[in-house]
Amino acid sequence: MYILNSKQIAKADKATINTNGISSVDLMENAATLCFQWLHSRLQGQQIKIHVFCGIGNNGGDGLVMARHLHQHGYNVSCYVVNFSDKRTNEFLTNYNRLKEIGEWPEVISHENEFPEVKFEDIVIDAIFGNGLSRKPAGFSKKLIQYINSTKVFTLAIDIPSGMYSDKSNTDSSTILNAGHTLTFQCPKLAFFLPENKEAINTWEVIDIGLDQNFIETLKPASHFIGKNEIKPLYKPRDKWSHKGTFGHSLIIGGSFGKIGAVTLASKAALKIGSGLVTAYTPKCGYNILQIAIPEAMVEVDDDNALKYFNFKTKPTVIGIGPGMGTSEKTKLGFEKFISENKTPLVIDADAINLLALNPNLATHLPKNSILTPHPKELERLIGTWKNDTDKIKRAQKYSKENNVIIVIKDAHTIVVNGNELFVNSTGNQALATAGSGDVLTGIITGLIAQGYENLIAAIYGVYLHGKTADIASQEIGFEAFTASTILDYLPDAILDLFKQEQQQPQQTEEEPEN
Ligand SMILES: NC(=O)C1=CN([C@@H]2O[C@H](COP(=O)(O)OP(=O)(O)OC[C@H]3O[C@@H](n4cnc5c(N)ncnc54)[C@H](O)[C@@H]3O)[C@@H](O)[C@H]2O)[C@@H](O)CC1
Ligand SMILES: [K+]
Repeated sequence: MYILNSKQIAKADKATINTNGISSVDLMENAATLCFQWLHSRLQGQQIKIHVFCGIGNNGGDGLVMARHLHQHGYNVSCYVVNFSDKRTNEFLTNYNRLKEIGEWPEVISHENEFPEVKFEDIVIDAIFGNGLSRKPAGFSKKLIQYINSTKVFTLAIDIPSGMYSDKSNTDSSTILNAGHTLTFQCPKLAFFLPENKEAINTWEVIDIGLDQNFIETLKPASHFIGKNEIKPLYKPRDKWSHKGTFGHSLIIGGSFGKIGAVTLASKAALKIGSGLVTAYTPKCGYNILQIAIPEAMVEVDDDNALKYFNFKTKPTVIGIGPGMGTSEKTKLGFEKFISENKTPLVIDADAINLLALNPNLATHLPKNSILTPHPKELERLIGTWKNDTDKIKRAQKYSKENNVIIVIKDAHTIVVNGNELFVNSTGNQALATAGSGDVLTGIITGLIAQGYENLIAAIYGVYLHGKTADIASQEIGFEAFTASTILDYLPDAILDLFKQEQQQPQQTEEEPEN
């Protein structure tokens, strides 16, 4: 699914109105009616107090439509116009009049003295600012947002929590409404995936308002939200006549005294995702550990307790490098020599990223489309300190373009960056916040490339499967008991899940009246 930016959404709105013969008011009516139905199906007429706060633009227009439907269905509703400007959009005015026609006059709020009392047990519908936000809320609209937040009331945000930009940072979180749930139109917004918005965005879902898909395609959106529909077609079926050589040879380089586990996990992951052969290359101290821990893997060794020579004999299809490797001086020198001579595709993680960050020229030697998998601290070493989360993404895009590499920004919502393109992952949860889960990801991506998945696809697909193991496992074992090894245990479920049919909701049938 595409993630459109605010300009693309505005263009798609216009194009849909121009080419599909639907008026702007009708598009609003459809969109806001779907939001009303969402709430109505949950409340089933319950007399909970509902406050609908409407801005003066089209997001406010959505609020007015919802208020009308809520009134007409007998709900206990108060509707307010947050009067931060005297301007009104036509669609707002049309729906203002429609509300008046059914005898309901919204209250106009122009000052903080006019805020209504909102109680914790009420519901707030947030239709103050939407995609048209042009500057961060100030004055009494900022105070209103802060007041609503202070009540901790359940808030249903329409399109986007007010004060949040779709695709750029508002780092003053005190000017963003904290939404309990967001019904967003057409596509998720990039802002939903930025850690800086964690207070404001909770759960969300997309309401399909039927914008012109053909037109959206012409915009060639660069950002994508990656779910099962996107992943399933990437799967490569295995040929009956294939043999282990068909599925490539992964070499996992890493480890140091006390950190052989990292290489063990990455090597196991490469095997478990289907790499035909796996060799681990570690310091001598890792030899017995690896041979005992993974009978399926081959092992080559370097110096005693830390890597120095990087002179393996194996001729791998792909190399995953970095887990547990350390950054000692001898490892650093050996690594630099290795990188400047290596031509084999690379997946670069952990200390290999740290060493790369110490010597920026080294990145120019990386094979095209090498994959870097930094966690936030490693990323900061690589691209410098960012001002905010959109600056972080821009810096990562710049690094990716300058060095022709793919960056996997690991976080609650992992984002794969390929030049300007962004692929936001949909799977994973807090169970993955555990030692070694990154090592397993390195092994998975490496093992996918070994089997012939293109680098970018391996990164997107690997991140998805890695996260999916946590989604499946946490249903069965919760978050705490999930360890990096659990990712390996659940990889088969994550793969098989791609081919499971979604359960159809049973159709509700009206009961026949008794004769
Ligand atoms: N036909 C359409 O175009 C549709 C639009 N829809 C709704 O329309 C919204 C976008 O509407 P608009 O473009 O009118 O904009 P908004 O309603 O998001 O913005 C409100 C207005 O406030 C002004 N403004 C922005 N930031 C401000 C600030 N910090 N302080 C004071 N004023 C500020 C802007 O100039 C804008 O006119 C979407 O988010 C969605 O909710 C939906 O109804 C679907 C159909
Ligand atoms: K809103």
